[in-house]
Amino acid sequence: MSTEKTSWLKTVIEPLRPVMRELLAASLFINLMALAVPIFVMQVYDRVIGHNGTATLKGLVIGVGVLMAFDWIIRTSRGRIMQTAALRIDVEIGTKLFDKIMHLPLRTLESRPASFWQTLFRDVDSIRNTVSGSTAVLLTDLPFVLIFLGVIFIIGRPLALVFVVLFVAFLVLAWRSGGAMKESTGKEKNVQQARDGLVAEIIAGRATVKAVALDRAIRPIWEEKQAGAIEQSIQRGAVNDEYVNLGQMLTMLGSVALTTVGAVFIMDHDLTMGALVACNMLSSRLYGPINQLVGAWKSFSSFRQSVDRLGEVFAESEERRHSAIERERPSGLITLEDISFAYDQKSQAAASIDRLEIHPGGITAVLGRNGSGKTTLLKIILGLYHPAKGRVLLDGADIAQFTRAELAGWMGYVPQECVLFNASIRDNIVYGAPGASDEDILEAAKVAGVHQYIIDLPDGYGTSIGEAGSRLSAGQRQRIAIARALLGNPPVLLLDEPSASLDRQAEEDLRTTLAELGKTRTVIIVTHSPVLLPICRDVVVLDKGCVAAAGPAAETLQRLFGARPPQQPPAQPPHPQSAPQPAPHVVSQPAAPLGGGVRIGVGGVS
Ligand SMILES: Nc1ncnc2c1ncn2[C@@H]1O[C@H](COP(=O)(O)OP(=O)(O)OP(=O)(O)O)[C@@H](O)[C@H]1O
Repeated sequence: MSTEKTSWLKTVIEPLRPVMRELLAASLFINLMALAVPIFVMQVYDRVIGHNGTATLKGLVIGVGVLMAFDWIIRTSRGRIMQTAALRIDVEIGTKLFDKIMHLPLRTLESRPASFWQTLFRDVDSIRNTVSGSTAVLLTDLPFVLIFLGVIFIIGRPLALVFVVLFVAFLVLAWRSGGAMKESTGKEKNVQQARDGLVAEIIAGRATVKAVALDRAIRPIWEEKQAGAIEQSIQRGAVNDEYVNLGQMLTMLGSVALTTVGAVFIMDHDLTMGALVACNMLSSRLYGPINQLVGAWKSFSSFRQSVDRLGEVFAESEERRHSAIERERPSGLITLEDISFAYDQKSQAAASIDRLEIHPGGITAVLGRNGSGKTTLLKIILGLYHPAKGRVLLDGADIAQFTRAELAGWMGYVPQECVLFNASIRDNIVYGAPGASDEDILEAAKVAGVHQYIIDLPDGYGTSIGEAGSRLSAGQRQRIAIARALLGNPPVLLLDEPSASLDRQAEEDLRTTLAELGKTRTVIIVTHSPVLLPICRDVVVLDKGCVAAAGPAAETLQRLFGARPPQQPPAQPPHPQSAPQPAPHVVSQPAAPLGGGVRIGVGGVS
């Protein structure tokens, strides 16, 4: 476990030092109590039997009875202390993890499968269970085996050598099993994660799986992953069994060796019968914890892996949590300067833009073929993707200095796939601007054209929409997402294919709404809709992540289509190079205003 990955745990555990001291004190007492029974037995053998010591026996029974009552009380207290500590650790790590995930950049979240992020919360459970369960008791008991070793040296000195040899043998076994278990548990976890990832994907796409009867194709993949998980689990079990059996054999061997050597010493009158019986009892207290270590490596390994995995995530760089400067609500002037963004180092840039300026007070349409980078561009403007080079300015201020919450408040976003949560309609709308009044929610829903539908429902705005909004149609989900984006009256609105799931009437309503909003705000829409395009003041045409053309909608579309911009343009604008009159000269004008509100600089033209 590298220190970098574990240092976070130290900061969580540090405040629990006083609790740990209490825990160690309780463990010390419990382990001292454990000496009571062997010493009692030794006294009975050596002082009561054969000496008719009934009075001594009574005294011993009362003494050991009182100690056992104390032992019970301390054990119960230790259990409570551990539960409290575990609860604090659970709350602390759970909150830290949630906050961390919420502040990770979108690309970091996208770089790993959903199952990985779910595993992290199970890691918190694993840490809590280890810290509060039998493994922790074992760990706190471990240092006290030295007490037993010391007592054995006092009461059964002739047997000391046997104990030392057995002690070392148990330690070697525990150490070897630790290495073997770490490796097999790691492999098991990896294959389980791969299988869980597949299951998560199947469940997320269950409608498609059913409709296309994908089960036939998926079954062999699942079977392979499931078989891999079973095989690794069996292998891990076999390794575990091997060491546990070795431990048990060593325990029996120790007992035989101890009794044999003890018998020889008793016959030579170097050891009493009581001392041999007591040493035998103490041997189980001595080897017990070390032997248990062999079986407990699975939870140790899981614990270590969980700590490492969480450590890796906690070490990831995160988005800004506090704003560098306080600023007023912006007016909505967006400038992109010298932007270059690629999804990964090997792939080509998904966005490469020298300069683009979008002014408030008009709607800008973003056009381009599938995969030309429209959604990527919106996410860069929103600050969801951080470009490797260049910057995005909002009213002249680099958006990198603002927090996600501030940017979300200034820029409303309707994504291509509208994701809603398993909550009421009201909650789903208000997520866009926590603290919004009921009037604001009603207004946003009316503007988004979903109010009438909602009030017709038996529970109105309180209607629960099911997992990911599954009880709503795609169009209804889209309208609620639009209402969510409008709430809080953001100066910038970005909508990705906002009418893709809307019927004609709803689309026309949306056109009226956007036309109104666009008078005072910066509205950017990715659309090819013949209903929405005519209200756009400007267009930006993308090709392979670069701006192929930009300027006033009428002129630019005319150039691209070789005629007046159609009232109902085709769903996909032609590739600029294949258009009858390509417009590279427009984009090559050095940062000159192109009329309307869009300005564009040199470069970025394919
Ligand atoms: N998460 C991702 N990881 C890697 N590559 C991606 C990712 N998302 C998009 N891309 C790639 O980036 C390019 C631009 O994708 P983007 O989604 O921005 O295109 P688009 O113009 O919005 O497409 P569409 O019209 O189909 O919605 C595509 O080549 C795509 O393969």
